[in-house]
Amino acid sequence: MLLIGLTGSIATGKSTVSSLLSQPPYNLPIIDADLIARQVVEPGTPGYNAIVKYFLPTTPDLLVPVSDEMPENGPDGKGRPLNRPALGKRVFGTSEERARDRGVLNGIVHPAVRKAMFWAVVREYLKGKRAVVLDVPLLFESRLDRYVGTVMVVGVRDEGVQLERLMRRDGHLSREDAENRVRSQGGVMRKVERAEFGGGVTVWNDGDKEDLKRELERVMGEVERKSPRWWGWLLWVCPPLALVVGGWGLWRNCRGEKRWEEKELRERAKL
Ligand SMILES: CC(C)(COP(=O)(O)OP(=O)(O)OC[C@H]1O[C@@H](n2cnc3c(N)ncnc32)[C@H](O)[C@@H]1O)[C@@H](O)C(=O)NCCC(=O)NCCS
Ligand SMILES: Nc1ncnc2c1ncn2[C@@H]1O[C@H](COP(=O)(O)OP(=O)(O)OP(=O)(O)O)[C@@H](O)[C@H]1O
Repeated sequence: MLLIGLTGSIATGKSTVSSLLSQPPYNLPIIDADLIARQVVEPGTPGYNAIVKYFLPTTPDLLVPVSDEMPENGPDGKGRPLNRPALGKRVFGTSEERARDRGVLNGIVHPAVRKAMFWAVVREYLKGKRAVVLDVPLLFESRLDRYVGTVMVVGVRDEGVQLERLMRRDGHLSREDAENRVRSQGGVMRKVERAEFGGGVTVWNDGDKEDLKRELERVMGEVERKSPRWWGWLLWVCPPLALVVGGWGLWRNCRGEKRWEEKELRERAKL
């Protein structure tokens, strides 16, 4: 089974691309890391408890406020849901404190997300799917790129287009909030470079939605050429071969990651 790791930066168009990939002619199953990241912090989960323990003492508005519809202990007595914009204000940004808190939040959420994604992939494999899309905004940061067969980055060349789309979609964000969120994720061009360094592909999304459909057709043609259908079926009917190929892919990706880190060090040394 081919694992396609779909990533990009905030509001570059990952959800739009994953929605296209879930429809004909592709019909691919999508495993959405953002959705799973919400499920693993629902009231009553270990993730929720850890976040409340660390952030509540310094973030009074961490939970959705009590109201007629929201009782003190939440709708099902497990606690009130997280006030996500308030938590976002604590962790998005470039200051040292925000970066540290983001690290704490990631340390709570990412391991739980990885575990849930692993089981979701196993379920799709057992259903006989030839390929699956892992929609992971922080694919490189959470090091999930090691486990995928192809990285697919949705890129926008003009950061202004990205900011505009973000503010149009999330009306509650001020320009400053939007800029903080874009900067927290690093530039998308770096992700493009990194993906292509490891043999991945880029879907450019600077134009309108029709341009995006055509661009996706081109990129999926490239992916199919590298990993034809018959190869996917062969791996499905022969699980030991799938394990060997998976292990080899993991080794190759880890080697690629090391070479990328060395390249980054060399570039920094030149500055
Ligand atoms: C901070 C939180 C509560 C803000 O929630 P909110 O609903 O306001 O925003 P949302 O989740 O839609 O994220 C908005 C954008 O920021 C990106 N983002 C989310 N978390 C992070 C992070 N830790 N670092 C950088 N960017 C992030 C998202 O990918 C998305 O593009 C939430 O983003 C969160 O719990 N983040 C930590 C978990 C995580 O890393 N999720 C990403 C998938 S694994
Ligand atoms: N080619 C396009 N033309 C016009 N609008 C677009 C295009 N691509 C995406 N958008 C719009 O831009 C916004 C952001 O796109 P989308 O939600 O797909 O991005 P994302 O990368 O998944 O964002 P996030 O990381 O925040 O989840 C959406 O409102 C979407 O409809």
